[in-house]
Amino acid sequence: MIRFENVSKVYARGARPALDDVSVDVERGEFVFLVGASGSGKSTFLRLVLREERPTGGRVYVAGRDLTRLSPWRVPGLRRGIGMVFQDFRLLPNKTVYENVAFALQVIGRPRHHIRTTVPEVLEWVGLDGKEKRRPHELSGGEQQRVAIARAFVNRPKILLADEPTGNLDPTTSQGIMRLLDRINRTGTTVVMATHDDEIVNEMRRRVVELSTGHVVRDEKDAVYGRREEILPQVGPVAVLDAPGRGVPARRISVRPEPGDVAAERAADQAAARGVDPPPAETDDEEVRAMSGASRAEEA
Ligand SMILES: Nc1ncnc2c1ncn2[C@@H]1O[C@H](COP(=O)(O)OP(=O)(O)OP(=O)(O)O)[C@@H](O)[C@H]1O
Repeated sequence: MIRFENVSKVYARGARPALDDVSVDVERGEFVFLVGASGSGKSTFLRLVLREERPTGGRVYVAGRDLTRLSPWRVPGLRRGIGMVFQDFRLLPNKTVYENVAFALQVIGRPRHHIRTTVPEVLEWVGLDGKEKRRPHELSGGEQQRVAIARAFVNRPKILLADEPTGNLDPTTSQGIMRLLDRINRTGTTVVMATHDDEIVNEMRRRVVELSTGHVVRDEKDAVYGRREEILPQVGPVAVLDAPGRGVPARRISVRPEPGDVAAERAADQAAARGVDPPPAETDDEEVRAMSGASRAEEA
C-alpha cells in the first residue's frame, strides 16, 4: 500500500538528510508504528506519503502510484484516500462537532443527503453521539481527538496517518484513542502512526519501524518500543515519576481521564456492541476508485 524505495529527503542544501536511503514496504491493512527520537524523520515520512513534500532521492509509491511522477492535479485525489490525525487535533474552533466532520465531506463535493446520513453514523461510531452541537472548546482532549479521527475516517480512506495522536492525552484517554485506531484498522484501513508513546507501542505489539537520524535502524513485527534487550529489564513493576519510591507499575499511571473521555469510550463500545457499522466506503469517486484499482493491481 505504501512503498518507500531508497528514499532520501534533504530540506536545505548542505543540511543533514531528514531521511536517508529509506526503504519500507507497508502492506494493505497493516498497522505500523513509526518510532524514533525527535528529529529522526517520522513526520517527514508521513508528509512524503501525503505528497506534502517530495523526496530528493528514491521513489514513494502509494496504492501502486509513483508519487514522484504524480501530476499536481491528481494530488487532491491521492489525499482523499488518506486520512490524517495530528497531536494538536486541528479542529475548526468556530464550527460544531457535526460541522467539523461534515466539512471534510463538503470540500470534496459529497451531496448533502450523503453528509446528513454519514456524519451521525461516524460520530456514533467514535462514541460522540449526542455531542454534535458542541464546539471544540466544550470538549475534553480525548473527545476532540475523537472528532479529528471521525473527520479523518468519515470518507473511509484506504490509509490513515497519525502523527503523535496521543501526544496531548493522559494514558487512559490514549488507550481509548488507540482502541479506536485499532477498530479503524480492523475495517481494512492501513494505519501508520508516528509516536513517542512507549506504553502504547508495548501494549499494541504491532510492527515497529524505528528511525534514527533519517535511517531505518529497526523494522520488526509484533514489536515493542525499544529494542528487546532495552525493554527486558523493565518486565515487572516499574517505578514511575508520579509516585516516587512507590513502585507503581508503569501502566497504572494515575492521571484521571476526563469524564467526557470515559463516556465517549463507553459510547463507542456500546456502538460496537450494537454492531453499528462505520460509514460505508464510497466508491463513486474516480480517484478513490483509481486508488483501489491500483491496490488490486498491486496485489495481483
Ligand atoms: N520544513 C523543514 N525545513 C527544514 N528542515 C526540516 C523541515 N521539516 C523537518 N526538518 C528537519 O528534518 C529532520 C527530521 O524532522 P521530522 O520533523 O521529520 O522529525 P520527527 O521524527 O518527526 O521529529 P518529532 O518527533 O520532533 O516530530 C529534523 O532535523 C528537522 O529539523
